[in-house]
Amino acid sequence: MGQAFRKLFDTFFGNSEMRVVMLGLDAAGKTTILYKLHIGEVLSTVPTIGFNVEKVQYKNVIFTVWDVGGQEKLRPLWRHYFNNTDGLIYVVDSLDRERIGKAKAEFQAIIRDPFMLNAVILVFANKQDMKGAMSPMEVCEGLGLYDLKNRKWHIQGTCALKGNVGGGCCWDELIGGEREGHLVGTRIWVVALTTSVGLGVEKN
Ligand SMILES: Nc1nc2c(ncn2[C@@H]2O[C@H](COP(=O)(O)OP(=O)(O)OP(=O)(O)O)[C@@H](O)[C@H]2O)c(=O)[nH]1
Ligand SMILES: [Mg+2]
Repeated sequence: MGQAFRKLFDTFFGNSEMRVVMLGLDAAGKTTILYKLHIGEVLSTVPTIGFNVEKVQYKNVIFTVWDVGGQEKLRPLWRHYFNNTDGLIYVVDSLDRERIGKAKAEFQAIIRDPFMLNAVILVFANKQDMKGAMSPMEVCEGLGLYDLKNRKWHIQGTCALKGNVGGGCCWDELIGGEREGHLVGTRIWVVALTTSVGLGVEKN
């Protein structure tokens, strides 16, 4: 009941809150991105044991972003963060070609979890500043994004350290933008979580 009232209140004042979980293998750059999203600065990080959580506001949308440690022994804990999640940010170390298969397996397990079936998906192909990094398209293929049916996703090349971006592509390009209505939610994501903090630029 409280929750329902809150939603009504927020709708009335034009606010909305979104819960976002940020996952990815260890050292992908999640915590670096979280700090960049939250305070706009690069802070030095240590491997996350447990989680970090920050609120990031963009216009009238407040994102609560959970950044969960990605070490192998911590990954079984990820599923505890899935409930009530509106969006997934999946961060990939684009230099780590050896583990792209592992990154794919973990990614596919997350998005197939019953609690995550409605979550929109934003993938950051991070560390684009590194020579030899996979392009966002390669990461896209590596994760099996092209094969996803009925999911809203966007992939964006990023460099969390410098705050600039490479190319990106979006699920709607595959279906010719037919589902324009459904796209709006995804656009909000990309704009709010990338452009506003200088991490990325929405295409189009
Ligand atoms: N060159 C480069 N290094 C980056 C980038 N993003 C993050 N890093 C570095 O990658 C290392 C790991 O970054 P973290 O943000 O701690 O990684 P994480 O995904 O939070 O790792 P866990 O907490 O273990 O899951 C740090 O040394 C960062 O400075 C980037 O875009 N380019
Ligand atoms: Mg971390």
